Amino acid sequence: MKFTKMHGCGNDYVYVNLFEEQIEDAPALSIRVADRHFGIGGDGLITIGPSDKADFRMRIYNADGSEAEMCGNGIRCVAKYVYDHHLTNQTTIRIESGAGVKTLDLTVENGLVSRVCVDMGEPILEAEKIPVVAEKSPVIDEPITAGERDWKMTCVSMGNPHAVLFVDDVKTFDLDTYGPLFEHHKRFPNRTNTEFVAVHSRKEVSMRVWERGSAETWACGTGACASVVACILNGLTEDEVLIHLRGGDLTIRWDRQSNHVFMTGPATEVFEGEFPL
Ligand SMILES: N[C@H](CCC[C@H](N)C(=O)O)C(=O)O
Repeated sequence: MKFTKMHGCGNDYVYVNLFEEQIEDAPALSIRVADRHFGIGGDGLITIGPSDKADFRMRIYNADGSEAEMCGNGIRCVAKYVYDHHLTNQTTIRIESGAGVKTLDLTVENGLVSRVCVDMGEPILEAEKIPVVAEKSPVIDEPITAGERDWKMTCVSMGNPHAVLFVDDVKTFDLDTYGPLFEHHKRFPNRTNTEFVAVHSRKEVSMRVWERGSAETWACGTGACASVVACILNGLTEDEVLIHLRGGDLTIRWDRQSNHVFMTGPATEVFEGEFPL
């Protein structure tokens, strides 16, 4: 099977073009290809195929084989793939995801996509739609106990669930201990992605993320959107924020007129290869 290895801010996936390849069991294949010792290595598998609702359809599978509704870094890479590999010559494209159809604007330099702006749609704040078990809805700066510690969290869905917590220093934060405790916390019926955010100013933050189904990743596009929405809901930043992730930077803007969140960032193709099925 031919594949393309791509990443968005270091959040790396194995991409398979379903116009050319056939996949029998995507969850099982995701577990195999994601393995960084016995496989290709990555945070999971993303497939690119036809859609009857948009120009293309993307599906994303985490490293544990679970399918997610949406992937922000992934959809930027899908856009780069379809333009650079001549599946389209348009610089505004629509991609169907598990979180609905998203519209993307491509920046092309020397004939290749360098940056992508994604209209990520509206953030979802109702507790039962995250889903999260909570007394109040929306869940903004609400208590949760994990690892015998009391925390305050803000929950946002971008089609997939996110719990956002504020910490003083992301570099020294013990993500390996607390990430899994939130991912599998009983208050998240579908598990959750968890973002730990340090606010530097009203325009700049840093974030590390423990992803549902993939452990720590070096960036999370939907998580970056959820983090900025949480910052704004808590009165900590303006509507447009530069967010520093382990693998790079994203610019996130929550347009309050349209209530849509816009994410702008890079997309990179690393190599192509063949994988034995
Ligand atoms: N682990 C996520 C899917 C990948 C999201 C992330 N990589 C992004 O860039 O948005 C979930 O299970 O909801």
